Amino acid sequence: MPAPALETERTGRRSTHAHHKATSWPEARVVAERAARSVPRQAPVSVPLDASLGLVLAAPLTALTDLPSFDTSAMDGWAVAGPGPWEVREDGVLAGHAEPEALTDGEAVRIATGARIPPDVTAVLRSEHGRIDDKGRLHATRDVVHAQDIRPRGQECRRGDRLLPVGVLVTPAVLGLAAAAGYDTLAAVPRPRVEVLVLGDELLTEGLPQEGLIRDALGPMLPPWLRALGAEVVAVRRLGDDAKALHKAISGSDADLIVTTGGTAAGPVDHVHPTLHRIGAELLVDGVKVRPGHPMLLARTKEKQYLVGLPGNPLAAVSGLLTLAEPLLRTLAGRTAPEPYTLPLQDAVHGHPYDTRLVPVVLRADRAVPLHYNGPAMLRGIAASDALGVVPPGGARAGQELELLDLPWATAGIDVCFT
Ligand SMILES: Nc1nc2c(c(=O)[nH]1)N[C@H]1C(S)=C(S)[C@@H](COP(=O)(O)OP(=O)(O)OC[C@H]3O[C@@H](n4cnc5c(N)ncnc54)[C@H](O)[C@@H]3O)O[C@H]1N2
Ligand code: MOO
Repeated sequence: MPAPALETERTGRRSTHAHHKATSWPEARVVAERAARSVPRQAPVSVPLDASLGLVLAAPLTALTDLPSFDTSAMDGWAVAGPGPWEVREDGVLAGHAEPEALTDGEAVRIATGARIPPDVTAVLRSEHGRIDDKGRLHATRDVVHAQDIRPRGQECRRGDRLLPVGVLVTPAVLGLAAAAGYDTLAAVPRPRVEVLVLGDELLTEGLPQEGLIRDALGPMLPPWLRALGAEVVAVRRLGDDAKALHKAISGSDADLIVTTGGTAAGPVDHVHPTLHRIGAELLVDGVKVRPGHPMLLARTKEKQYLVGLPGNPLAAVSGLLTLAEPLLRTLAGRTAPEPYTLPLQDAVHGHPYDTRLVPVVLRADRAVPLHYNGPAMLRGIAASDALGVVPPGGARAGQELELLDLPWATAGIDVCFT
């Protein structure tokens, strides 16, 4: 078939024979990560606590105060001085109130959990371990140990202690710790800015598929998923199958990463390759030995800008997202790679003779159960899954350890990763 080869040279469009250029699946992920590493790290930004969930610390979290910042009662009860029985003062000590007066030996004062310990207190006696006699004196119903139930100032940390290193992901727990340690803002690695270009004249944004038109599944799916991978999605634009519009959108974008959907193959309206050729982009990955999703690509469009071309078939797009966009975005966002892990496979999965397969699985009692409806155009399997199983060329037997790629909702819960 000489004609397609000539066509390739003239228009820059690939023929389907281009598969030999395809990168292996593990190598494609390495190339994407390396591409992101070659970009100088963005300057840290100062982000209010309530906007920093999911970001990565760009500076160590250093305690701005001792914690606790004063000696604190760990229990509701009485602060007591010296040995009992004790005369109980009229007033009490509550959390958040002014500095309490010192006690003298033989005195006790009612105290609440979290309240400041008055000077010269020996211990805190829990309310369930004290009894007031008919003269109003307090007796301990069990032995009182010196300093019991007092949290001393600085027990958790001293001002200046390093609580967390650079590179830690800001989780809800990190937010709580940062607030406790006196922070209003955090120094964080900014999210890489991503623009999504949805290609295809056949796409509807509402209603039922009709007259050869189908619903756009990727426009709703990609922005929250990209955000879970660490990105800020600055725009989602629907461009149809319009080569000029695609050229204008790519050459005018100032995003760190452009993600296109569809148009990666060699059909008559597949404009991604010719457009990249036209702007002189460098193709770092042009096809990956993975099913689904083998036409996915990664290009450097400008000095500090990349483009991930996701194939249009929806599960193929997910495959491209996890193969190319995940390592790229994770690295740009300063996140560390998840620890690789495996689980035994419940049932055998047939493989492609030469390519890796990514197959939706559910995790049940420490086994990976492969799901049906895993065709390239189907989302029914992945929508019910916890992870993608990495099936090596040739397939995997029942009981074989299968590498797994976690899906963000399965690991972190929907609110943590998508808000
Ligand atoms: N001659 C060949 N044809 C194709 C090959 C090949 O090797 N030789 N590869 C096939 C594979 S595999 C895939 S995957 C697709 C990739 O195609 P494109 O990236 O060019 O995507 P489109 O042609 O635009 O669309 C493919 C398919 O997906 C549907 N689609 C597109 N966008 C969306 C969306 N946002 N939401 C839902 N569905 C979408 C589109 O309607 C098509 O059905 O190429 C094969 N062809
Ligand atoms: O690889 Mo395509 O991505 O099979 O549908």
